[in-house]
Amino acid sequence: MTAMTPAGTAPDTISIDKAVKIYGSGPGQHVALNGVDVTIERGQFVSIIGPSGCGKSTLLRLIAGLEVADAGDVSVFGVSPEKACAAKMIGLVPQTPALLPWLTVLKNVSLPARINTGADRRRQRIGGHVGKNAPDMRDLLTKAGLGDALDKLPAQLSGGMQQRTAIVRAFGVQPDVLLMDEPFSALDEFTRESIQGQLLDIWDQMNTTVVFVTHSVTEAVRLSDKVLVMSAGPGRITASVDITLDRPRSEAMLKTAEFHHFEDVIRDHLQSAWRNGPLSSAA
Ligand SMILES: Nc1ncnc2c1ncn2[C@@H]1O[C@H](COP(=O)(O)OP(=O)(O)OP(=O)(O)O)[C@@H](O)[C@H]1O
Repeated sequence: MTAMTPAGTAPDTISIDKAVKIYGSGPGQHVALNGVDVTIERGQFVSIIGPSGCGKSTLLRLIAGLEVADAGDVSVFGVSPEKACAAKMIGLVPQTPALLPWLTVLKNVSLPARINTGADRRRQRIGGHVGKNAPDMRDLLTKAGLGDALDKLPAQLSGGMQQRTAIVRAFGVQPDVLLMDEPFSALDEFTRESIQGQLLDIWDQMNTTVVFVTHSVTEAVRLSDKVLVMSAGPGRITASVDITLDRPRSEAMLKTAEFHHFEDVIRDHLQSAWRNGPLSSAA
């Protein structure tokens, strides 16, 4: 059932309330998340950063409905992750692009919308979903710097171009929330910076809520409205930092004192997260 606010409308947030996730059982059990509270407003770009193994992907998987919390509640715009997933409200961009090798770039990005024709109808039945006209995939590909590659096959593209194609494909089905798990980790720094700009252009146009996992402080600051810092042992949120830098955020902004200030704030939180985590005593 769709949870309703007192005003009778579906909540316009992704909310995680006191979530606990435990892997395994008995002596070998591992508490991956303990008491995690998160609220993400519709349309926000939120990044999650933290030491390896602190539970970033687990948190993403809870929102995606790929894992079920052992305690606490997870709600995606008023419905359970399972229901949101069935209604195609959730999109996922993995670390590797997974394009269909026999289809051109344009056909790869157009395919999901063609095979999910019922998705929008299902989403309309869930209160709060904002239906929009289907985006022009050629336009989105051009925004992603792929205007000259529409008819190329994935094997003819660089790794960065393949990942941009995967991002356009994910935005193209207009999910209510797009979950991105370190999508740029395999790319060199300059490619990464240019793709960040293109991702922001598309996000700006599509207004999709994005939850983005990264190990890069610079990337988190540049992209996000809010950065959640996690600590391990057990995984928990130790800081939430609002990034109040103006948008659009160009590459030139990365060199400004204001930008460095936010990087320093996140780094300080990460250092405390590391000091308070399980690995600190082993160091
Ligand atoms: N299916 C699973 N079974 C058992 N343990 C798991 C499983 N998935 C994750 N874990 C453990 O839960 C903890 C959190 O894992 P998770 O992948 O969420 O961390 P992460 O912060 O995303 O790590 P990284 O930054 O290295 O990708 C880790 O200790 C991991 O070993």
